[in-house]
Amino acid sequence: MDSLWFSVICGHHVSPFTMLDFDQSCHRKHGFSLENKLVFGRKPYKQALITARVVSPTQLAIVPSPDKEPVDPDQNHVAWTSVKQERWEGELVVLGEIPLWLKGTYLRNGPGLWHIEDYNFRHLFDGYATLVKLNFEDGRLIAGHRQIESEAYKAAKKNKKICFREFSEVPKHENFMAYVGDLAKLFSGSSLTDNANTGVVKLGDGRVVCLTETQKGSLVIDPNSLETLGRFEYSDSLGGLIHSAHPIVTDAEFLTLLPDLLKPGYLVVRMETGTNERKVIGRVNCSGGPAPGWVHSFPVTQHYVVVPEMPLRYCAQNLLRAEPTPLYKFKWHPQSKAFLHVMCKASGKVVTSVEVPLFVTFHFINAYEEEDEDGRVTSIIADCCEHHADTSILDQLRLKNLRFFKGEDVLPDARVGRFKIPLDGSRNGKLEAALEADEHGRGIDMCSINPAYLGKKYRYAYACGAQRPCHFPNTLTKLDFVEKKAKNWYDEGAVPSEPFFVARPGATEEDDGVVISLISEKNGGGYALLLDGSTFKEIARAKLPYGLPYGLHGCWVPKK
Ligand SMILES: CC(=O)/C=C/C=C(C)/C=C/C1=C(C)CCCC1(C)C
Ligand SMILES: CC(/C=C/C=O)=C\C=C\C=O
Ligand SMILES: [Fe+2]
Repeated sequence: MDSLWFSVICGHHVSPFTMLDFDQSCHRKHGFSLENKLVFGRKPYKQALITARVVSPTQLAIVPSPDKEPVDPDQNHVAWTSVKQERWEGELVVLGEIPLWLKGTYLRNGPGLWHIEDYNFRHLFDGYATLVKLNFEDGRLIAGHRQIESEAYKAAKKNKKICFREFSEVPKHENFMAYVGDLAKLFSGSSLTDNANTGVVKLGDGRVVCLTETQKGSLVIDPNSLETLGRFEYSDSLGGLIHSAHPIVTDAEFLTLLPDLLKPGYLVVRMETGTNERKVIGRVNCSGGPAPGWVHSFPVTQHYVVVPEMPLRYCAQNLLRAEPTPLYKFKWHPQSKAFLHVMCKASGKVVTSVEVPLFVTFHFINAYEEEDEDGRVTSIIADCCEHHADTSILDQLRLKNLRFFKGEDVLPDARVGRFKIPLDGSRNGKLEAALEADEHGRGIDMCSINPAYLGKKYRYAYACGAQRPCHFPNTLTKLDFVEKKAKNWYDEGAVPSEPFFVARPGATEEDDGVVISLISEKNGGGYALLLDGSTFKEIARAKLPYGLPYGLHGCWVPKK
């Protein structure tokens, strides 16, 4: 097929399409076949941008398009293409060897469907959740995927349009009164999405919950069938509409942060395993700015919760807007400064709040306490995937940018940002790279660690790095914070998802285990990949029947 993209006005939509999308959408609406359109597609418009106005099923007029960027369909990577079908399950042929001790299910969540009918969503984070499973037993691998049946997804399918406020998408209003009504619903939270497309966690009692940044988007799923079982109802009366997308989950508890947009601050809350009731550990008031900083994630040590206050803050005005702003629901406030607050888990007291250099992060990796020779905690180290205080990564995650890779090196640099928070009453904390960023190609995000080292001094982390030139993290990298070295895995044109570490039962070494990732290939294919946690060499791979869209975060559900 020619390298040709169209901006198409068919009376029912105005949006950029590949020939294939164009064909599918027009076929549904108007009953055309692709051959009809190739008549004009072969004209010398290759690589050019055109608008085709569909006058009648057989008559096509072409006019130059005013503002759409040309995109090469060869670059239409499966990672950024909506999942092919609602669900699939089957056994995969394994090349290499799956360790026999690996018994259980790896689950991965992510936004895998980015259109409703002919309307294409704008941002990676807008997509309706696609859950993927890899079930390992006796060296065999059964895989599957299924759409999460959130209210937002069901309503969009039924009404053939977006019905709830997503990360960047807002339902289109028929008239001004409908817009005003929607604003009222925003305050009650009823217009917010429950599209649980960010992560998935296994609670200590075995329940498996898919999560996003809205509290209502906490949905219980069955890890075997991937069926959506219903909403996870928080039984307390803490209220609030949003929370951190990444709670800290152990067998004993679920810890999270509830940002308070009215009186800028955060509630640190704890839900004991087996309950649905969150209880307040304590409250942190913001040290700067008109609103709390975005808390996509946060770290803990053994005794403390670290509450980050990024200068990228929630923004009430932007929440109300119908059209996305460059920073979506957030605003960059460099003058408001950046802070880290440390709360004692046992007492709920804020033991220190320090100003730190400006930073931007989605993901904290881990944190731990440093002690003096008498065993007194002197400081806290907190590591994150840090984007050099540059918010442009949010824009880079727009689908338009992800779907357009012309070989230029456009991925903004990132590093492992290591914060040092003194507990001696000093007012400032430090931020430095934990290792030379060139070790991982100056790209870093989507991290995991050995969960036994949560909150403790640790040596290794696994993440996605960069082999440049690239426009998205395209390697798997194992970071060694002692040697300050990285081991990198790369497959040309492939988009790997978060490397997820699973420890070997009984292991004594931190990196004794496997690393699981799902790879979306440039030829449209995809495979599950297993690397050895220690050598970081491939031990097994298994081809999927078709490539899957990119996914975000995963969890491990061991076989009972
Ligand atoms: C997929 C991912 O990593 C993040 C998703 C974030 C979402 C869905 C955020 C949604 C929000 C709203 C719909 C309104 C309130 C603010 C905010 C939490 C950003
Ligand atoms: C995929 C991503 C960042 C990549 C940057 O290099 C962030 C995802 C955040 C949500 O979970
Ligand atoms: Fe995340």
